[in-house]
Amino acid sequence: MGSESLVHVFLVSFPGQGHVNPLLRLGKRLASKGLLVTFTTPESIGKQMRKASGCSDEPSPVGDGFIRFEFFEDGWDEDEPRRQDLDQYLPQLEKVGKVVIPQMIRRNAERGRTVSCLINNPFIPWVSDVAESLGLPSAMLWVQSCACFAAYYHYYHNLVPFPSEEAMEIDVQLPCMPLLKHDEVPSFLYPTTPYPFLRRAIMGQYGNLDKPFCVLMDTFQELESEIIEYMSKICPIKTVGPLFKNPKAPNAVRGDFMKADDCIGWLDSKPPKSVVYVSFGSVVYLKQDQWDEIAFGLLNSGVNFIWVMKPPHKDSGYTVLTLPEGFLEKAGNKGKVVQWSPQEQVLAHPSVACFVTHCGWNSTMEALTSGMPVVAFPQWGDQVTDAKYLVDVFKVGVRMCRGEAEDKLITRDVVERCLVEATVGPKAAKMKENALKWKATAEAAFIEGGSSDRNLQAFVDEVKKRSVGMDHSTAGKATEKANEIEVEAEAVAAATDGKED
Ligand SMILES: O=c1ccn([C@@H]2O[C@H](COP(=O)(O)OP(=O)(O)O)[C@@H](O)[C@H]2O)c(=O)[nH]1
Ligand SMILES: O=C(/C=C/c1ccccc1)O[C@@H]1O[C@H](CO)[C@@H](O)[C@H](O)[C@H]1O
Repeated sequence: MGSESLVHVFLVSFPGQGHVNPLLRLGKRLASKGLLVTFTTPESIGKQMRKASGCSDEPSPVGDGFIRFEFFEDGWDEDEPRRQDLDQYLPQLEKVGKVVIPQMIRRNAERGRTVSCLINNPFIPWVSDVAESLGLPSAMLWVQSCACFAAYYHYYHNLVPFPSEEAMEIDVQLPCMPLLKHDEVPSFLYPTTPYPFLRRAIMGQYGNLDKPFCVLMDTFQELESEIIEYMSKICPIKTVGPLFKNPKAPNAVRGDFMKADDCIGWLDSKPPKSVVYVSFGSVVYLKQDQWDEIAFGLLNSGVNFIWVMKPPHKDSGYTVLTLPEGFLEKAGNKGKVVQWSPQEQVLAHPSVACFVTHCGWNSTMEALTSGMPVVAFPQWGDQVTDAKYLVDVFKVGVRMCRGEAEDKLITRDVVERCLVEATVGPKAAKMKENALKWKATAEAAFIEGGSSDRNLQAFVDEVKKRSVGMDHSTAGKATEKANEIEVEAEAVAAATDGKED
């Protein structure tokens, strides 16, 4: 069957690696169940994805369906530095996205690929408005834990007290969740967060929660059973994780922004469970003095290690981190420093003993699903909550720090102690045992007939059912709306021409 006769879903992603990965993984899952999937995000990232991962606008077969990429211009010059400032970039994306996404949908309909459903991830809540204005069904993929989803929900609706300027250090008790210390609450909710624009974006999603007919989540029933059950009574949640495992689709379609350095051959040369993998994800940058302490902690512990040292974006304002003098020589063949790693393969490698992680939700799910114990080094956002769960609830981790708000230098001795604790002795063995249990439970969730697979199938069936109702007149309505939006946008642009930068 050609791709054009398939039901078509249109995925719109916030341009961050931790958002593209889960949405693209969802896209591959949907494609493997027989849908045509178009994945879009701004061209500035599309350019990187094309170069690093070979993403193409031609449909690639995935299982019974297809996936293709179609990027959009965000209205700014190629090298616009304001893209690194989300306070400015998020409103720009919304302004442009509300015009260009309907245009893309109309063009697709004209080419015989009528869109039946729009799916977005958080930080770009206006996609639900676009869907509503076009009369299209929509869904949202929540890319963090259900625990964090619940925390934001209770904050948005003011259901329990959260840390505030008057009472900064209060603990937070949410239903069906362990007590969160003040610094274990997603840090975008602290009154002092340096990222208030991300709190606004997430709150925008909660303001729009009545629009998607389904909230998909990259978690699984058995991992967060009580809170999932609780929140499912309030929102139309479907857990579909871990999304990074896709039994039916090869890994060929990827969305990395940077090509991964090869380190698998090096890992092959190391004994089983002898390597510590260190990565702080795609966004977190530590300070130089902290970097130095980690470097000495790694050397002093004597472990083998792979350390991801990604270069900062030239407009990010971060200075390039350096390694202490003579570090690489001292580490010799015990250490490998890379700019970007093939993380899924690294976590699945038998030589890797543990993962020093910033606890982003993707890294958290990947670690749990790979049976990999962690050393938790959270910084902000959901990471501080994920660290709490990894250590105290899932019992697969040692805590190395409490987050950037604490503003505390973690010394080389603490680094060394945590590395030893996570790799040798009875505590390490117990954490590995627990991690392997989570791996087995995750596998049972995503294989055919498992809880996540059933939810995903039910979602696909619902999209197909709704698409049958979407006859030519509905598609025509979407086209008409897109035309109206375009005309309005042109009028606004003409009226404001020259008045804005
Ligand atoms: O060297 C690296 C570091 C990270 N990742 C991937 O980048 C994503 C990072 O997402 P996460 O939510 O963990 O953190 P974020 O980067 O969003 O802070 C995960 O899927 C990782 O597998 C990777 O492939 N190679
Ligand atoms: O991708 C981001 C945030 C990007 C950002 C923040 C501040 C300034 C510029 C860009 O967040 C990651 O999202 C993941 C999924 O929600 C989450 O699990 C990670 O912890 C975040 O780092």
